[in-house]
Amino acid sequence: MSLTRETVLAALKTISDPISGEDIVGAGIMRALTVEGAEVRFVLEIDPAQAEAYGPVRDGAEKVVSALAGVDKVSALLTGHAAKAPPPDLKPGKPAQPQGPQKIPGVDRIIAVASGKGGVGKSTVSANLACALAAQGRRVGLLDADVYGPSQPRMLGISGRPASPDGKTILPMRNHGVTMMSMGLMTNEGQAVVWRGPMLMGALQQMMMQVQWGALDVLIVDLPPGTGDVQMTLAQKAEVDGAIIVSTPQDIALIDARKGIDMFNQLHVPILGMIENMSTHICSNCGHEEHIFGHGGVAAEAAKLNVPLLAEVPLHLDVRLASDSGAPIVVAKPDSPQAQVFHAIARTLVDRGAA
Ligand SMILES: Nc1ncnc2c1ncn2[C@@H]1O[C@H](COP(=O)(O)OP(=O)(O)OP(=O)(O)O)[C@@H](O)[C@H]1O
Repeated sequence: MSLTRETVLAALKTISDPISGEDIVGAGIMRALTVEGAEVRFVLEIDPAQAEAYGPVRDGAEKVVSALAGVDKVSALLTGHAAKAPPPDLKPGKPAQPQGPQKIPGVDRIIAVASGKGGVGKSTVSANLACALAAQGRRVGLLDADVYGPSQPRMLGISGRPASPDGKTILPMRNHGVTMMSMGLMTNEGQAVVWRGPMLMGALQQMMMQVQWGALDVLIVDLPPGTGDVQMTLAQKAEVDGAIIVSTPQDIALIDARKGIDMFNQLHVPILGMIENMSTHICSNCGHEEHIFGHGGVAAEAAKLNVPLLAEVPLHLDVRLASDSGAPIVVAKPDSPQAQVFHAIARTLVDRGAA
């Protein structure tokens, strides 16, 4: 059997990060993993002040990978963080400068996850995709921009208020290897967010630009359903590299998904692909498969619109139970077929250079 990236990552996950206590992949310090034939190379990016503590970590990581079948040569390097970008100058009263889309400091790519219709599983897909990318060694952020119904704190098992040590910038929260910020962390639980357009756009801009995201390979943005102010603001204020459209197979969801694709086309945001969620129902008792909402509707629509179909995610009780308990299925049952679908999407995006 030839050596795979997954085998190497699984071995590396047995090594702990002495600072965070997570494994070194989940802690987000693994960089630039390459597996070429029998040769494996990777970098551990660390705080230079902690270099001494990481010497044994590097040696341990090198050792577990060397012990894998099919490995001839391992090269593991320690590098220091790049210095953090200074916080943006956000003096109150400074008039807003009209500007085009900007890069979020430290963030390499932005992927928007959108749906035309509510409740089709956009947040579930965003959370699982973020965790799957983190498990594959990417530095991932998740911005819950679903300001009307933020659900990422629950899905990622994060609670409490984000700190703002200087009163200007906000420190994001982190779990399952994903750096996360959500309006749900700024409001009281159960409190409805009743905001009008301009306030809403201000809140989104603040979550993008004032949060200290750190260095990220990709920021996933979980958008509210539909084609409204938040979607427009995101595309106008930030350089969005691509959008993923989630839909269930029914016609009614597909009509709205089409509107979403049309909106991103108008905003010049490339469509990375569509995902059919709740595609096939798999009975958790007997494994019987049935198509509750029909099946294949999204594949047909994607073909018609000439966009890739990234995956068909089954409707399975475990997916909901995992999200409700704060550890998405990719984390709770990483080897389940449901989790594997999300891993496959993550791999496709990494292979395409999109994440
Ligand atoms: N593949 C799936 N299998 C089982 N349950 C699922 C699946 N996808 C989503 N769900 C469940 O369906 C519900 C709605 O999903 P989710 O909150 O992700 O949708 P959404 O599109 O983000 O909704 P909103 O309109 O609130 O933004 C949740 O309870 C979630 O756990």
